[in-house]
Amino acid sequence: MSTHGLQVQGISKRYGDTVALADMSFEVHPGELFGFVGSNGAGKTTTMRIALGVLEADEGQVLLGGRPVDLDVRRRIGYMPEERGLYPKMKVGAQLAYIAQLHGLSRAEAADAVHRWTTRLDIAHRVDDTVSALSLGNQQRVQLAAALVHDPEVLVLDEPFSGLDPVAVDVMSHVLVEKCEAGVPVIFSSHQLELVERLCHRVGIVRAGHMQAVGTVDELRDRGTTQLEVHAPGAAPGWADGLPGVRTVGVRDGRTVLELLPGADDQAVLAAALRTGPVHSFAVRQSSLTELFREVVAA
Ligand SMILES: Nc1ncnc2c1ncn2[C@@H]1O[C@H](COP(=O)(O)OP(=O)(O)OP(=O)(O)O)[C@@H](O)[C@H]1O
Repeated sequence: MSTHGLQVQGISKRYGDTVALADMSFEVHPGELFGFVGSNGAGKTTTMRIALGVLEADEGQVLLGGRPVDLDVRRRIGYMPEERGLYPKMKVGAQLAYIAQLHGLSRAEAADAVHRWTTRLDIAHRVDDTVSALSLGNQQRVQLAAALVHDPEVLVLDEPFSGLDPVAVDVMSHVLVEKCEAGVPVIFSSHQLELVERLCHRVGIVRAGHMQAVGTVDELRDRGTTQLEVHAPGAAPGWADGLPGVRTVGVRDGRTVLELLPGADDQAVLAAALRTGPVHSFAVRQSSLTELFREVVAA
């Protein structure tokens, strides 16, 4: 497991006439935190369910540690489903212990793991409550504990951050970072793109069931347009018109905002700006993941 991580290879899935996945491929390496993003209905949950082995692909395969996902491999995955899969009337502690034992832990190991994770996730004082008595955010902490109690070799989390308060977001983030630092491949889907940008080593942007762009946020930036903000007070409107690969987006606070296509020469822009008079500032504006996402899904 440790050398290969998770490999999704050309999976396709249809529901009747609906194409949920079309040749979806990517890898999550050991020790990597991978953010899985895409519009509603893009195919994230379907991919994760197939990776876990609860749903079958029409084509393609998913490997964990170089092995196809069978029952034995499935037991080594920590999964947090989007629809949340807890028994509402069962007590938190008993439920977690039950899940741990289902994954092969002894009763004593399960009790240890439940104590460790409920303490870590700050829900130890709720172990004797039923799940339904907990707030949604605390139910989510229980759900994360359920994904972790058997010390999985890979973590697959479907929207683990949705609906969490900022403190719970921090707790969840720390746990995921800790797991990936311990060498576990971690993949999670999210619509909270600032969080994905902050946490993840690499990001995959899914569009219509296909991996449209994948890489570090910097790599994704290199594929897209660059924005430049130029403060040249003496420049007349339209001063950058005609420069190859350059488009004027607008003027903001007296500064001209330009968009440069990949390969456009920023030094030619600077030279053109200097021909208009003094240049007080000339700065590249880095696109956020949210902006990159919009570019990719609109392409
Ligand atoms: N059981 C099902 N029956 C029919 N269509 C389905 C089923 N499950 C998913 N789909 C369709 O497959 C496509 C992918 O859905 P999926 O839930 O994987 O998207 P998602 O990226 O997780 O979306 P979201 O961000 O809204 O959770 C959608 O068009 C969806 O309607």
